[in-house]
Amino acid sequence: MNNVIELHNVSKKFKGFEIRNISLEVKSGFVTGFIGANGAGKSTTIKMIMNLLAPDSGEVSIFGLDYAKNEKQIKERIGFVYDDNVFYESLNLKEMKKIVAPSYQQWDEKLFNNYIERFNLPLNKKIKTFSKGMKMKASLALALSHNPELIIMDEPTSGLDPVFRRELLELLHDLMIEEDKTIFFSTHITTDLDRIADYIAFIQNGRLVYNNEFHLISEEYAIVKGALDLLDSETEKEFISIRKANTGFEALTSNVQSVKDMFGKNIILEKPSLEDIMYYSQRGKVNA
Ligand SMILES: Nc1ncnc2c1ncn2[C@@H]1O[C@H](COP(=O)(O)OP(=O)(O)OP(=O)(O)O)[C@@H](O)[C@H]1O
Repeated sequence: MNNVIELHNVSKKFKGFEIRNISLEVKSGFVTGFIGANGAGKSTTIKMIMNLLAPDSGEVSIFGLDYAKNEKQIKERIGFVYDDNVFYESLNLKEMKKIVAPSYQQWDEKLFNNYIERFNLPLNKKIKTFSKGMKMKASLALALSHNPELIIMDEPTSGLDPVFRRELLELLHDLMIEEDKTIFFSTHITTDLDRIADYIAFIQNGRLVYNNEFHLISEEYAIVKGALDLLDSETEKEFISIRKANTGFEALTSNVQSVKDMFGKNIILEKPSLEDIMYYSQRGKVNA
């Protein structure tokens, strides 16, 4: 299976924050959701993938190519959507398109017009009058109209209402079905991922803690519930973090088999949601 994005031992240090030695592979033809708490390093990683920020060390390769020699060729094949405002707000969409289109050999005017129609966007109204949802649709129309193989989005659903979020996820789903695309997008709305993600990459405090198939998460992690008297300094080592209440404890583990062997029928095991995994991992970090 080909990887479209490969990061190898990538590090980047800011004052008070560090991306530490991330190695990440994004599989061709699938949707990978990139999750992590606020400030975990998602945007920083995406900027390095887009060559908007240079790593201090490590290698970034896209389609097996490096940016030093192939920047134009790589960017031609990527559609990039991000949350920050990318428009000249005093222009309308028609004028904005005239700026963007010539950058791409593969620009497809018909496809652009299809998106404009599908999203019901006005071509002659100034972009500064657009709502947040309209701006996101406009970004998508501009990013997808050169037929990119790889679509990278930094928090495309943030701040969007549930109806448009669903619409956006459906569009991405359609793109995956109709064409052979790869999508990599960051979000902290984990329920978005239930709909379309095949793989999950999870970053915490600048480290990649998980990058694997979505459905395998429930085999690798479990929520454990049991009585407080099962816990002591030894057994607690099995857990990423533990929530204790008078009625018992609830905890996340990534040592599922060992917990089963240790506690047998004295505990209840449940499948964690992505939100559970993020919550307990973040809590573990805070308590550590
Ligand atoms: N150019 C920069 N200079 C200094 N620090 C930075 C810079 N860019 C990002 N950071 C810091 O790096 C950390 C990670 O930020 P980043 O934007 O990558 O997180 P994120 O996971 O995308 O968060 P969010 O979900 O809130 O958007 C933060 O502490 C941020 O303040």
